[in-house]
Amino acid sequence: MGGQANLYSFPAVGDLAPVLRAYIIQSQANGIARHGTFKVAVSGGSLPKTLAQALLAPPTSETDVVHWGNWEIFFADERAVPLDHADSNYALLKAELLDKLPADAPQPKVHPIDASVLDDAQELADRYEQELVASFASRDSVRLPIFDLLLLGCGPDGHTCSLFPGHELLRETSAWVAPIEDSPKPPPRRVTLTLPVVTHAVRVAFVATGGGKKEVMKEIFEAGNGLPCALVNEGCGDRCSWFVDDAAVEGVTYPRRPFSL
Ligand SMILES: O=C(O)[C@H](O)[C@@H](O)[C@H](O)[C@H](O)COP(=O)(O)O
Repeated sequence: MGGQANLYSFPAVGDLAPVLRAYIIQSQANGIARHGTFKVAVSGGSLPKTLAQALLAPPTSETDVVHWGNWEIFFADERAVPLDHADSNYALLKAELLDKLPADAPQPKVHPIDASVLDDAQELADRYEQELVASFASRDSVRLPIFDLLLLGCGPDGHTCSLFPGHELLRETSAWVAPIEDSPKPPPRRVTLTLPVVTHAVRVAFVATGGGKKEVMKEIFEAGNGLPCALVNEGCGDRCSWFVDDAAVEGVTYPRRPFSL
């Protein structure tokens, strides 16, 4: 590991989306070249909408193509609710993105939680971990899965996935997927990728937009304070990239980079 997290800032989400697309397509090419698939995990929140803006746009060149048929999509965190519930991250991704993919093209393989065990968060997490084991163990070290890309959001308190500031889950060292029963952001019962899995990914991209993020962005980039997003920055170094709008980093002194692939 080396370097520091990259911070890319754009005037508006409309300017951010095409650059995020280029970054994702490059990650896709690397994943497909390495093992024939592109293994990605996504968060909920505002991310699926921004992803749709980036990925449903028409290609601008022959190489600017999203190969959906090669994608395996996991959930970086998920709420313990039915898959058609308003709080479900799966339902959100489906409505914002998956349902809008061209029906006649190859579809991604999507890995939702097992909604038959919603009352038992530990079992829900264990089954989701088995879903990862089935997908990753054959090609990667079985100690930790290696996602090609994680696409994450950042909460106003500095949480990411369902890893919340000060929570004991931040000390998890062996599980790939962990339950949480006391999420400060509702709903309280969820499952989440653990910090070691997050920092083990080939690349991690955060998307954070809007003035509501500027205080926490200052804290993450200037103080750290053990916030989950700061721990990801520290664990990933320059494998971590932030795609933000100018409003989210107003007053943040951490150097912005011009984006280049
Ligand atoms: O299930 C969740 O609660 C989300 O996955 C969560 O981790 C989200 O990514 C952040 O809260 C940022 O949300 P916004 O992008 O909406 O600010």
